[in-house]
Amino acid sequence: MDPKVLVALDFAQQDKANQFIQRLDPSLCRLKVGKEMFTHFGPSFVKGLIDKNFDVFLDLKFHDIPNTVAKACLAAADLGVWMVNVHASGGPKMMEQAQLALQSNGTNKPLLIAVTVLTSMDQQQLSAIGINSTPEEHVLRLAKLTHASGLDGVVCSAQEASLLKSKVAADFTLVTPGIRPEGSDKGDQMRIMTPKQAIDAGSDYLVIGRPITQSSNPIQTLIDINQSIL
Ligand SMILES: O=c1ccn([C@@H]2O[C@H](COP(=O)(O)O)[C@@H](O)[C@H]2O)c(=O)[nH]1
Repeated sequence: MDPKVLVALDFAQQDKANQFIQRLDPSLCRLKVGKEMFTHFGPSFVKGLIDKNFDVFLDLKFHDIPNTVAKACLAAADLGVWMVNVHASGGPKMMEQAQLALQSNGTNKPLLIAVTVLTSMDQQQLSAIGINSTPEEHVLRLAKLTHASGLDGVVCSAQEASLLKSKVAADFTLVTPGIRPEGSDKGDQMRIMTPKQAIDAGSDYLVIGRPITQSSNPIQTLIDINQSIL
């Protein structure tokens, strides 16, 4: 059992999230808790999901001085999450210290991955923050840095997946948001692919939020997506 879909639980109300989770099963998907739900409902919400046997990706994208980020990753490990992340732009010292802290912490080490370029960003958004490379070039640069820092993988868009599998490492875990099934609303995502295109390109895990959670039949939508990537 290795579900590829990580459902982004971006609900503002816990009862809405619970209604959805009650109808789920850990064989159908893993769950991602991000800044919105963690800020509203905190560690107890995450622990509740783990108690229901879900693998949880804690998507808090830590970005701070190395000591602070390492301690935050240890706190995530204490919760029992399956995966946690930092921003690669925090630099190699920050990433190395976080991975070392997790490795020295014992057996239940979560996967540690780093965000490269947010999937909501395109060339224009990158230029606006002073980066004059293409998204592909900048993702590749940050993914190489992440790999050299000893982390387990990166968050990137599926549009960069085949490039990273060939130029970084075939066993480097690629977690890709910006997944949009045919006909679904793009919203604020800029670098998108369908679930099948993403898996074919080399994505290991697909982060999917609104196309599932805002669907009129979320469970059937999830089942259909799983079917499309068999
Ligand atoms: O580059 C990134 C990093 C994280 N995300 C997160 O993934 C989900 C995507 O949700 P959708 O509703 O499918 O757009 C969301 O929680 C983001 O915070 C991302 O989209 N891109």
